[in-house]
Amino acid sequence: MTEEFDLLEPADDPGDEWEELDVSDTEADRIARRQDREFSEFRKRLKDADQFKLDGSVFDDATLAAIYKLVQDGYITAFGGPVSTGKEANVFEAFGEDESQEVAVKIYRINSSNFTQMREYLEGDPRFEGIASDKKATVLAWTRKEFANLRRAYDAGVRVPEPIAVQRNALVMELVGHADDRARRLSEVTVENPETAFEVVREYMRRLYRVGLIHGDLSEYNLIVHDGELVVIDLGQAVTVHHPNARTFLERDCRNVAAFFSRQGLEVSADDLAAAVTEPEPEPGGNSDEE
Ligand SMILES: Nc1ncnc2c1ncn2[C@@H]1O[C@H](COP(=O)(O)OP(=O)(O)OP(=O)(O)O)[C@@H](O)[C@H]1O
Repeated sequence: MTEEFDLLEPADDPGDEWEELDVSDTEADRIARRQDREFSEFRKRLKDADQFKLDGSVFDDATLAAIYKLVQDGYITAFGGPVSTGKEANVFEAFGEDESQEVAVKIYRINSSNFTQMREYLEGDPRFEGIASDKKATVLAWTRKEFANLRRAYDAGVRVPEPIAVQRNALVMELVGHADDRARRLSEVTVENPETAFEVVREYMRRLYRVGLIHGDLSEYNLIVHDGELVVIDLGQAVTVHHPNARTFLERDCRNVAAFFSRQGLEVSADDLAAAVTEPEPEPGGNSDEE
């Protein structure tokens, strides 16, 4: 598999050099020129790489600079092929710190066609108040939002790809599955045990809700399956429960999930699911029926 990956050689981090050197203007200029040159070589290599020829618009210079920074910081050491070209983003597989760590790099396109929709989810989210309304600011906030949502979900015990790093419109996270053994969407597999799968999804929704999050686009298309495990993905649009449309998003998620599992033969309803998700957690030490 290694040969499928283009190894990247980041420039040495000049951090120590800055401290050791008597940084006269001339020396600083020299380092800056070297960095410019290295970045320009890196940019050329990425632009020439076959896997990035899919959609030239992804790799504007600022995006390349973001990838360059992720490489310099050691989060990406080699790029593999594309995993998906979605509506808003391209996902690539890559090596993380070393070849034993496979990561997914999700790169949002600044010229996203869903820009207006992104605004609807961002406006009303207290974490992103005051974000400028231009496309670039919106997409960058969206990328940070997905990272923050993944982190919050991960910490709450929901099985999501572990978030690793974010830089501008590029997000690095755990790759679920392997380059040669891709994880499949729930919609693409035969569900062996729908009862258990439904209970797992309901528990994930409940855990998300307890930490104040609603996925907002949950369905069999944003649940992937690998090694018998269900993993929730695509948390960019997830909103906090304070969002003015939080209830509408929750109800839609419940309708999608209930509809999918009804087609698998279960008797489940969106209303019951919403009630289970929003049910308050029992008070610690509170009375239970057995007592
Ligand atoms: N961490 C990951 N590990 C493995 N595969 C992933 C990961 N993240 C995304 N994918 C794959 O990439 C696809 C697209 O990812 P995602 O849904 O996050 O992006 P998107 O641009 O919103 O896509 P879409 O427009 O299809 O909704 C997923 O269906 C999945 O197959």
